Amino acid sequence: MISTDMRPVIIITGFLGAGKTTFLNELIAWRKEVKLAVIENEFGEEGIDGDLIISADNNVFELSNGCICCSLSDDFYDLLESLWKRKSEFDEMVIETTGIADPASIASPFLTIAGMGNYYQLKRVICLVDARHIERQLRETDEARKQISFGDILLITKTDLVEADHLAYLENLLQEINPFAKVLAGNKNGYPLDAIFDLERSTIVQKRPKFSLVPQSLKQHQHLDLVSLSFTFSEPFDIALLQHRLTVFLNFQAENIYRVKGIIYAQEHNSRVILQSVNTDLAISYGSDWKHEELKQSRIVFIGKELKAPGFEKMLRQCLALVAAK
Ligand SMILES: Nc1nc2c(ncn2[C@@H]2O[C@H](COP(=O)(O)OP(=O)(O)OP(=O)(O)O)[C@@H](O)[C@H]2O)c(=O)[nH]1
Repeated sequence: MISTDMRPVIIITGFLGAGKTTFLNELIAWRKEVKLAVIENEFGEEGIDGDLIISADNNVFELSNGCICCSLSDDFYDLLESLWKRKSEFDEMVIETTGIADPASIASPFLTIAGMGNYYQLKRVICLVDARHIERQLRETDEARKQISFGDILLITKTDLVEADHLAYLENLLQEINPFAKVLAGNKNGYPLDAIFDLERSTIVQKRPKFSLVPQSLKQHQHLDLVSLSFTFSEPFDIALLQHRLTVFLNFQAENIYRVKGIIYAQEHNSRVILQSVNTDLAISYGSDWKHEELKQSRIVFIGKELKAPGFEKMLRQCLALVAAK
């Protein structure tokens, strides 16, 4: 059961200069009826971003002891714990990561620690995407790839600086790379905040993407060496086996796999099982029940570098309940 004291958490990520602080200030102004605790993750000794936050009263907490995702960091746990004691001072928490953070590491305590949902619940990871520079960032950095792979909402920013057709191209590209995310766009003169707050990660995962009617199909998208593999299966999975095999895969291919996310039709459960990688861990949660008349299908997406579909498909097939029982 979720405690009524639970505090929702939003993570804002995105590459260096993507517009995170600009967006955060807009968000704070827009949500002025809500008391926000803002955690600023600074890189380097002297944090400055905290000073750029204009209107969160004194509820800005800086973690400038290196990047939380690298040092992760007793400091972060300590901060979460001490903020919980002061929970009467805020309604929601917003964490702005550094531009080179791996958001999976920052999300990790919320997704992998049992019972954390009674205290803090991760509602959405918003990844800001610089309309002008994202293609270069994707070409040159693992960090930008990881951020886009982990975002629930990919918010293209600085749209005032690009042509409409380039924006449409980017929207399509991002959706292909991360088919589970919701892609939105805005700039400092206006962000789609209503749409953003209508979305929660649990519902985004369940609603998107559209299922293919072709069973056991594979949809593959490649951009440079960045590959997104989406598998659809109609037969139920042996979920314990799938969990085990995916964890092994994640550990052996940690360098290459940025993200695994799946809505699984599992033999053992009436509800959708939602799997997602958090670095090399696999977090499991349960979605809504399958309806009687509904077409039950699993959809699993792998995002990574130079991923080869046949190996993944073979591993997945071995975890189908009928195959595993033989
Ligand atoms: N034209 C334009 N400029 C923007 C927009 N959003 C942010 N900027 C500018 O982009 C620069 C970087 O914005 P920030 O909000 O500081 O970006 P950030 O992601 O917090 O940056 P780091 O913390 O250094 O990673 C600033 O000069 C902003 O004024 C936008 O929508 N349009």
